[in-house]
Amino acid sequence: MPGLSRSNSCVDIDFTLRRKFKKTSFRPPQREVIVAALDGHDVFVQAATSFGKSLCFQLPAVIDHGITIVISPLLSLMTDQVNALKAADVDAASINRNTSSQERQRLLRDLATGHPLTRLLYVTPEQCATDSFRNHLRIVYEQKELARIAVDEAHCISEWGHDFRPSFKQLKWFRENLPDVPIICLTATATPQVRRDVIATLGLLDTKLKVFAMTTSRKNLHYEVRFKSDEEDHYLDFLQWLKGVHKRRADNLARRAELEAKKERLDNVSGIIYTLYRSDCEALASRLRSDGIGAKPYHAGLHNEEKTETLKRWVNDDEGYDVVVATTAFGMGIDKENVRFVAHWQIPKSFEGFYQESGRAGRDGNASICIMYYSREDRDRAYNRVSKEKDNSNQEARLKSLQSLINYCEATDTCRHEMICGYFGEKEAPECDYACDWHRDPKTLKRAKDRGLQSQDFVATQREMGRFDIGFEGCE
Ligand SMILES: Nc1ncnc2c1ncn2[C@@H]1O[C@H](COP(=O)(O)OP(=O)(O)OP(=O)(O)O)[C@@H](O)[C@H]1O
Repeated sequence: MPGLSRSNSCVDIDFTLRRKFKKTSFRPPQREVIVAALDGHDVFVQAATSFGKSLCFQLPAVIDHGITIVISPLLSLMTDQVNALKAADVDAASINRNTSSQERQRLLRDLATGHPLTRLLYVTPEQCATDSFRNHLRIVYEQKELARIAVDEAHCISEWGHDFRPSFKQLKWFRENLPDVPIICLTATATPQVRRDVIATLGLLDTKLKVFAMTTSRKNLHYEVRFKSDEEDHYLDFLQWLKGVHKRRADNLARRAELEAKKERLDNVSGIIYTLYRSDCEALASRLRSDGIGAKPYHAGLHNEEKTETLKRWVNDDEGYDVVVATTAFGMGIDKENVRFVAHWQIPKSFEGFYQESGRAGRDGNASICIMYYSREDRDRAYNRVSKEKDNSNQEARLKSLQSLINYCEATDTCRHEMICGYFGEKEAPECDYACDWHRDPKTLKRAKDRGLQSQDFVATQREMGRFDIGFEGCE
């Protein structure tokens, strides 16, 4: 089957960027990625959270002839991207469990013509695995109108990834059955092992593949670990910190005038607190409210209307909605620019989850802070949770990831940015302009750890988890 004939459309890139996406310039190396995709290469993109990965497949889809199928695991992400594209007058749509049967039929009829009008079709990997959908794609393929397959959150393909989804593995069908359709995959969180696995599973060949592996470092994020124990209430530490931020904004006259000119409230310090427990969401939000902080809970057990309202008002910076206390599902696909802090109330289950959740801070490029509250009791609870999870298909990988995060929390001798980049396989230490607790003051950090952690059994647990102890050199 001959491949899609490609237009030499690179000249349109800048025009499309301005016209459709309302951006003035590319972030390096978005242009190179887009040109490689338009040239028909397979492309693997690894870039930091908020880098702008979506543009790398959306812009070629707008320029190129034919349809781009986007495979995404996250419904909220799909909906947001489709809505934004529609607003820019791009014919985008999605098929997922929320799609009405009428809309689904309309989209399938569009595919069945072999010459679809839809330019980007977002689908779940489960949808891609159905015979009916595959048959529709074959029709489009035979008409040489299948421009490209884009796999977002591509780490889900690998059993070594933190979010492995078996249905993602079935995406190998594309190369096996539609061999000359280019594939672009994108992720923020692939270790070298995951990257190799994704490339092998999808059947991407060296001869046709361009890999763009950018740094995972987010220079504007300040990372710090705060130590705690079950015997102490770290709420007060957090409250004091947040009130301190409010006060500094109020005391700095220039800043105050600037905020007032923009009609911004002094206490609108937008943030997310992540907790593993639904009950914490409610209790903590209510406690913060009683201390004058506009905080709201967000978790899967709340009614949809309440969640939608909270999200909408938080995004709008409405009074009373400055801080969202949420379980980890919150934030997927949310592109709020001015999130000034992300706090983890306990150690999360994986290194990648921590990186991704922290990455929701500072998407506007301004300085923001990522605080992790860490105790050895929480560490043991996290270890128990992961080791007892029913789905143990990639348990070794998950334990390795958790161990790396524990090492990150326990370390008092290395830059936090360096540890994060090291985990994702970067050889060079990134620049850190006093943007972590270790660079700020290593002695204070060490003292805080000695004082803050109660349980002394770390050595024992280290031994127990010894076979997963991989330091920060990645999962090699
Ligand atoms: N060239 C550009 N100039 C200005 N803004 C850009 C550019 N490219 C992307 N953006 C903006 O950057 C933000 C993040 O983009 P996007 O959601 O694609 O990030 P991402 O890499 O998928 O991040 P994450 O992994 O955190 O979801 C969006 O608001 C997007 O509009």
